[in-house]
Amino acid sequence: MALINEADVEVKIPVIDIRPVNPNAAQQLLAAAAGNGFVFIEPWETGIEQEDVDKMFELSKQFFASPFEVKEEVSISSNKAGKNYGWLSQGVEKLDPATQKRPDVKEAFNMGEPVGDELQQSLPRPLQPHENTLIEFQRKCHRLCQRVLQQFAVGLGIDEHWFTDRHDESRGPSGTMFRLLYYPQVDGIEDGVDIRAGAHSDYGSITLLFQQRGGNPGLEIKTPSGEWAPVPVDPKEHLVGSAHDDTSAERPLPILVNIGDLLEDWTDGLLKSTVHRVIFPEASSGDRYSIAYFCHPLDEALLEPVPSDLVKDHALKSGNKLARDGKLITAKDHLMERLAATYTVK
Ligand SMILES: O=C(O)CCC(=O)C(=O)O
Ligand SMILES: [Fe+2]
Repeated sequence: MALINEADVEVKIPVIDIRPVNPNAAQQLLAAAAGNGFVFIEPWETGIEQEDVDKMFELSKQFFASPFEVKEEVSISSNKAGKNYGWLSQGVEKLDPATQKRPDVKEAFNMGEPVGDELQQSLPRPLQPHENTLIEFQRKCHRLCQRVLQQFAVGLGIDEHWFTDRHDESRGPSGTMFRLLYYPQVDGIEDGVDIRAGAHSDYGSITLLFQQRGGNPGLEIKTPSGEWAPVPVDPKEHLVGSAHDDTSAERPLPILVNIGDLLEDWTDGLLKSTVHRVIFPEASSGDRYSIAYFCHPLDEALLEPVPSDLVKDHALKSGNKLARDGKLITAKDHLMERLAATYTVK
């Protein structure tokens, strides 16, 4: 199985401290977002503790290890769980329909944003006792996304609430999605055919991606030259055992953040929604678990250009037109277009 890139292309994904002690956080975040669109955030004071993340992985494993009948009860295709919510069995999603012969080798469980103190969907039996924990984790993710979006606004020199107002969950529904992912180790993988998650860019504003400490790698991003570069599970792994303070393998992992298509549209391409995929790593075998929080604007938000001089300058220099040739669509229209292209169930 030689699905890993042999060239071993290196890509620099910065690790940024977003606490107020770092006065350059906004500029650093913006530079990373305008670079390859992926950035690690130091976990300190993000509001998300490593034990919260560990708990999510524990629940995720419990769910995916459940019998088929238990998962089937909340299947996305049954629509019992609500639109686009619920369990996707292996074979349901193909993230790169133009080139993939077979669907992604993965399972997922999609949750919509909580409304008030409740989730909008039925939970599978093993997760039912943990509804509050799931809701609380999503709230923490949303707060962190809002902090990052505020920093982008500061970096872009616009009203610091420009993005956060348009992502204010209390003002209405959005396409925000919380997703547990399970990529099983399977036999008989066909080289060049099977992939864990096909090449795609994310649809929303920003995505938080949680990987497991010591977990299975495989995430790759596409570099501007078209090569695939691996994204580490732990960007500080090389420091373990060095004289550096922050070297314990037990320390909390930085949180990976990437830009989605909506934020790219909004900034006329200044911020980059980079194509990525998940492969079967050659060196390590085993299951991979990951957890994604796809933060979206409110459904009714218009994808108009952001009123920033940096964005205007970029549009002029790059020759980009206003998003979609000046035809403004809402965040919801945009999401519907994307979902229609990648699900094999309607
Ligand atoms: O599992 C991963 O590492 C990435 C998942 C992903 O890119 C996605 O679901 O959009
Ligand atoms: Fe993704």
